[in-house]
Amino acid sequence: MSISLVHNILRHYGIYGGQHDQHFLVDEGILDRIVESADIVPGEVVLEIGAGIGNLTQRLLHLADKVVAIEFDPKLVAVLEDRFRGNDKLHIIHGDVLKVEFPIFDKVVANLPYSISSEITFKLFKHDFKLGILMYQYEFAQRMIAKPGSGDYSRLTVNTAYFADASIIMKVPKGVFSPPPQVESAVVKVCPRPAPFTVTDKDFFLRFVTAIFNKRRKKIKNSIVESNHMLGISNVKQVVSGLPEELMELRPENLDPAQLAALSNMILAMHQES
Ligand SMILES: C[S@@+](CC[C@H](N)C(=O)[O-])C[C@H]1O[C@@H](n2cnc3c(N)ncnc32)[C@H](O)[C@@H]1O
Repeated sequence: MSISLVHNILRHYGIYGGQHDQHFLVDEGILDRIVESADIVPGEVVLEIGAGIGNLTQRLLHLADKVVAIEFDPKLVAVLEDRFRGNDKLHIIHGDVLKVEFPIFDKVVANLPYSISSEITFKLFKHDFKLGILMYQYEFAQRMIAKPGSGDYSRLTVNTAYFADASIIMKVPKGVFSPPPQVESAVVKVCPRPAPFTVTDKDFFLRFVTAIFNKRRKKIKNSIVESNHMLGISNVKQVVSGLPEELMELRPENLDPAQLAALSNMILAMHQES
C-alpha cells in the first residue's frame, strides 16, 4: 500500500495517529518481510494485535485460514470493517488486548503498541502457540534477548528464555512508519519451546524471578529475604543460609536462567521440607 493511500485512509476516517501508539507501518518491503518470516501455511490461525488500518492484516489474509485481529480504536475498527468487508477469514475483536480473551491461535504477527509491550508479552507467554513475529521498540527487543550480567538482563529476559527461543531478525528505522515514532524498532522472532532447564514448580519459579529482580541491585541473599512477601518461604533466613554461599554473594543479574531455575528448585525443596 502506497504512503499516499495510507494518508488518504487516515484523512478520510479522521485518524491522526501518534496517540495510542498509532504508528502505521507503510513500507511494503518490511511488511512483506514480516509476513514471510511467519512462514504461514494453509490451515493456520493467525492472531494480530493492534491491526490499525490493516496493512499487515491484508497480507496475513492472503496466507492464513483465519486472522483474528484485535484493535481497540473504534475508528480503526471501522476502517478494518470497510476494507475487508465480505472477507469471512477475518474476525475482528474490538477491544483492549489486555482485557479480551485470546482465541486459540497458531501464530501471532503484530506491530505492537509499544507502551504496553511488557503486558502483552507476558500475556502471550500464558498461551500455547507455534511462532510469534513481533515488532517492538528496539530497546525492549534488546532486553528480551540480553545476556546475564548486562544492564538489559531482567525479569523479561528470564521469562523469554523460559518460554521461547527469541532473536532479533530485523532492525527497523523510524521513517518506515506514518507518523514516525520517536524510537527505533526491531522485529523479534519468538519460537515457543519447553524450557531447556528443569523447573519443579513453574508458578513459584516465575514468582521467584519477579521477586528477586525487584531488588536487582542487592545480593541474592538479601533480595530473597526482602522480597519474601511475594514468595512466602517459612524460615526464610534459615533457607537462605542453606543455599550455596558463592551464589548468595552475587546479584540476580549475574545468574543465567538455568542457575536461577536451579536456585528456585532448591528453595522450594527446602521450604517443603521445613
Ligand atoms: C504500532 S500500531 C500498528 C498498526 C498496524 N498494525 C500497522 O502495522 O500499521 C499499534 C496499533 O495498536 C492499537 N492499540 C493500541 N493500544 C491497544 C490496546 N490496548 N488494545 C488493542 N489495540 C491497541 C492502536 O490503535 C494501533 O492501531
